[in-house]
Amino acid sequence: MNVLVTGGAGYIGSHAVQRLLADGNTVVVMDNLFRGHRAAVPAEATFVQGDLHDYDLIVKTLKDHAIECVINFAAWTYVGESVEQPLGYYHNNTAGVLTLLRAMAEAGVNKIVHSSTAATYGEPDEMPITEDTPQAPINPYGMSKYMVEQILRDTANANPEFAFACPRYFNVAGCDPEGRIGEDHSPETHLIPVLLEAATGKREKAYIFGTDYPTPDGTCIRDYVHVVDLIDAHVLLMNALKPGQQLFYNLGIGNGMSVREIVDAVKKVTGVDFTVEIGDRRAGDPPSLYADPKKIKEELGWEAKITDTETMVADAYKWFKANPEGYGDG
Ligand SMILES: O=c1ccn([C@@H]2O[C@H](COP(=O)(O)OP(=O)(O)O[C@H]3O[C@H](CO)[C@@H](O)[C@H](O)[C@H]3O)[C@@H](O)[C@H]2O)c(=O)[nH]1
Repeated sequence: MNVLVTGGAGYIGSHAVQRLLADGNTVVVMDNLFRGHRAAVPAEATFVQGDLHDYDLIVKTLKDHAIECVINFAAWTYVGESVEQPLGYYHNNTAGVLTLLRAMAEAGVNKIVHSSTAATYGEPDEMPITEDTPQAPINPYGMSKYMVEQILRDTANANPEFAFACPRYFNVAGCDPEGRIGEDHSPETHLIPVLLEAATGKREKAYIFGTDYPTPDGTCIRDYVHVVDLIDAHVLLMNALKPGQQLFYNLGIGNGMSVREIVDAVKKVTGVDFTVEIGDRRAGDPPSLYADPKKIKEELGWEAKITDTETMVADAYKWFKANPEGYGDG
């Protein structure tokens, strides 16, 4: 298939590009390189530098490459930042996708897999989270993604040829097991890479944000899903989508790990007993979030193959060790 991957130079997008190429698809990557990462785009993919606000460039790219499906990963993704800069989040994550969808309509492209998030659920009362759990985002990041889900529904309702899938991610972790591409955010705030920075001396110590949560060990619980499994689900969704379909699926392993358990896994995998201090709770962190991933298993046969946290950490560590400065400016 001819696929346009928007945000294809980022952590998750670059793993999708790698897999799509390995499967024999023709891949065009569009990315604004806001966070660098040009080196994450393989030579076999066509690269177009640009962003979701450039309507003319998207229409031209879709037409020039006879694109059949778009997979969109382009987004701003820091919950805390979204509270401080809501307009940036609505501009990029909502208005940007609106422009992408208008360009798709102009070019006659009717298929999209769009990254959504567990943050659209807010702080549900009951775990695990099913796709029917009411969505009530508690921050602009979650709301910016929730709004796109609604725009996609309305677009599909108006055009029977249009089809979309919204995978709702839980905590994406790990990297390419062969260590060719990795996870590099700037600034880094995600738990596993932060702990790897502490283990490799890139930061002096790490903090656990709160040990007084109503969980068995007092630290927050999240559902960590390996990026390779996550991308496997995207490929399934892309290939399964039929005109008129509107698909929503949770992507998680269905099990929660506490922050302390992740700290232990990183210490074990790296063999380094780095310093971890107890810090205050981070604003906006729900105590516990994990998925019920039954729906996608029953309907499409997907389930996470890698459920062991140490494997996720070991895969992340491989690239991290070989690339201590991340992608740098490249
Ligand atoms: O230095 C750190 C960093 C994180 N944490 C904790 O670790 C857990 C995981 O945090 P993080 O890796 O930042 O992920 P989340 O905040 O859970 O957010 C992820 O998962 C959300 C959906 O669940 C997505 O919306 C976000 O984009 C994605 O980053 C949380 O309890 C944090 O409080 C620490 O204790 N210390």
